[in-house]
Amino acid sequence: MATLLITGADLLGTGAQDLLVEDGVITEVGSIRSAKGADVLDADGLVALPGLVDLHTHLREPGREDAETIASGAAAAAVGGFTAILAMANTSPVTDTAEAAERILDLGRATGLVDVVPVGAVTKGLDGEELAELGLMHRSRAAVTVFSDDGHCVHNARVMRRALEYVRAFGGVISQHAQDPQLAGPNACAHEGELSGRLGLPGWPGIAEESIVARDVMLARHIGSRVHVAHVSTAGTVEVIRWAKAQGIAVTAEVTPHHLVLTTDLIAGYDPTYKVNPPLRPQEDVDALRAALADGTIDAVATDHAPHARHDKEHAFTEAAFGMLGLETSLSVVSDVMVGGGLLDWAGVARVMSVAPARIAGLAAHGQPLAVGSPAHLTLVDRDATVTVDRSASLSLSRNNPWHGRTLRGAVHATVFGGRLTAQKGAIA
Ligand SMILES: NC(=O)N[C@@H](CC(=O)O)C(=O)O
Ligand SMILES: [Zn+2]
Ligand SMILES: [Zn+2]
Repeated sequence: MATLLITGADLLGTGAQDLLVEDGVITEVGSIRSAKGADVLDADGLVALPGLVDLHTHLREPGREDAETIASGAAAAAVGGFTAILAMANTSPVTDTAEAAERILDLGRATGLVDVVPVGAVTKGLDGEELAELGLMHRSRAAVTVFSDDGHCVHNARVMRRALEYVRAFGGVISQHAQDPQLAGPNACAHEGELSGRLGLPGWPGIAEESIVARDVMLARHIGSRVHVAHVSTAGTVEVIRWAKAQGIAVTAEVTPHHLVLTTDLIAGYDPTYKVNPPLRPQEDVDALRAALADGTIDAVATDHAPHARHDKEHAFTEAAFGMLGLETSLSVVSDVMVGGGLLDWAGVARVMSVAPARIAGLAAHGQPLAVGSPAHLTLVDRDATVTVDRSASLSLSRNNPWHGRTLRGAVHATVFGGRLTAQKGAIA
């Protein structure tokens, strides 16, 4: 296998260093004059982070390969700085069996770009009633440890209790899409407030998220199991999680880049680009989410990359599909708002975009310090580069990009996966 010499990367804390990578492993760190036969990657002035890990990606294969395939999503991930992504189970068919999970694992491996880690469904067909083959999925080659009905809430408390009991045996975790279906029905599509009333859009109140999270942390405490809260969107949910962590309850949480920046007023023109689940919230919530990410109440950033074909997204607001792209822009958004805003330093970015998500998903090869003996998964960031997002330049097959036209400071320069350069400057290497 090829040898790679990365020169002059800022390893945060130890300053500029050279890294030698052989057979996918970091074998030397320091001042390395030369390495025979090595490809050289000049990282002068770039920050080196452990490869980014996304806890929440929607690839649309199998079933909707017109919107995204595992290969196109993996390419978008590599360009976005990721070396591992968790593929949500709401495909068609649903990832609710060991065979389905192994198939996603194998299609991911074939890309050679990023570890594609299947998330298993909690219930068969995401029906919310009957538990899927959680144990078989865990014991399969795919070794599934994260389970989610994402897109749907596991709203039946008895089913959620059983799922938490089941995964406790092997240290698994349930990632909950928290949305009480009575408080926010299937048509709910806008933050419930003065604006949703004026626009005549069915409201999705924060309490529909907060009440499920409150219930779930109590179930996790009762059972002694782990629960993860997907895409936290409100200040009230932050309060519940802060309280639960203070009690020692095993709860973790993620926030999306879009909920850290975009606010509900963007939907005033009924542009379906801004239709997402959970909905964009007011500035007070955005501020609380930023503070919670900075202080560790929210553990991780997760993209909730949700590609949709034009004919599903370009509709009247109430008819359009929920979701927005995120893989290629997330590092720049986090850099711009959290580093630029003085809320996180780069070690903090490493924590919320690599170390914590790898730990939550149980990915031992990811989120490791960039030191001798670690797997060579790393992301090189140009902290001063400014990028103006162009949705037509995306490697995703979809174009529902809410960042189009925005200028952000900080960009992924290159991604190294298993010792191999996978992406550089927005293109596959
Ligand atoms: N986030 C979204 O708006 N949509 C997701 C489902 C989900 O994450 O709930 C999707 O699969 O399209
Ligand atoms: Zn969801
Ligand atoms: Zn999702």
